[in-house]
Amino acid sequence: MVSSKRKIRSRGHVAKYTFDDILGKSAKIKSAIEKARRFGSVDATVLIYGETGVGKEFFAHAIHNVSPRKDGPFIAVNCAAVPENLLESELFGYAEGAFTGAKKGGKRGFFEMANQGTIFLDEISEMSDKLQTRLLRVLQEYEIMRLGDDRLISVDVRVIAATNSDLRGLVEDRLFRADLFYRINVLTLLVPTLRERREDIPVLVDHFLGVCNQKFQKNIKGIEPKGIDHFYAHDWPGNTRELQNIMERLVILTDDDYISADLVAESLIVSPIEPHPFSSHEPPTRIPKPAKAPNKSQP
Ligand SMILES: Nc1ncnc2c1ncn2[C@@H]1O[C@H](COP(=O)(O)OP(=O)(O)OP(=O)(O)O)[C@@H](O)[C@H]1O
Repeated sequence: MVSSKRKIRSRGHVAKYTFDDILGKSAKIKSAIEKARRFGSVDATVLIYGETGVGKEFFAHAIHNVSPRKDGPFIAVNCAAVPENLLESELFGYAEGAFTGAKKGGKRGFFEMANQGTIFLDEISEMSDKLQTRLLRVLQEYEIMRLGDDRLISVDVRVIAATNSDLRGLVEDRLFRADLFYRINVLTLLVPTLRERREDIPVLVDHFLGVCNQKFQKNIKGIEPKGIDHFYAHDWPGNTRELQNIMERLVILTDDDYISADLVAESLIVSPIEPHPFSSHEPPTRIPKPAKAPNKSQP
């Protein structure tokens, strides 16, 4: 089960995951699932908060899949993964001749491609001020204009956004548009961290063990009990993704029936998480701080 989010868009424009794929029996994850299910039936913008690797994209897929738009496209865009000028043309498309090398006949952007479906804007805090302004217009008018074009095109799209930043704090620091924040901060969901729901660790371990056994053609039966203790004691800054990566490493390195506690301890200490290639834990700095009267400009 490898997330497709490192690509600009989801493969095939289909939301693969449902609420059944979101594992865990803890009260925290159950309450997040229950809340997210309710969002399925309401056709409003959703903002998903949560640390890196908690499963925000999983939740976005699942919400789309219980919504009336479930037979429509699901387009996932990682706003931090693409340079600003490219992101603009990817999101809004372009007209023929819009720039050197623009395709004959122009190109549809993700908003047009997501028509009658859902667009998932991951790491929305990384959007430039200019793109935030354009997004606000889409959310107000449900119309887009391709780059280099002067025609408005109507789009019927539901936006689900996600962030691992404190968006309200970024607004206070004038690093995110207040008007956009209030427009998207309607239905909010906080996905709990793994350390807040440690009781879910065994079910996740079993799941990833099965996946990795299959992937690497092994038949490992489990982890020594002391190894599970190490898992419980760990802080999991990379959350479920970190657990997934560590299970992969443990399965690769184990040739016995059981993964040894020492190997678990070593894996957790030596290299606890894979670097997150596109997320920055630094506050975004590329949106200039206005001298006065911030966030008042009209889109
Ligand atoms: N509750 C869960 N049950 C099963 N797998 C999960 C769960 N939560 C996360 N995962 C796994 O963790 C990986 C990361 O999930 P996802 O990409 O949805 O996290 P994210 O919060 O969107 O991360 P980021 O903030 O880095 O974009 C997924 O590939 C998935 O395998």
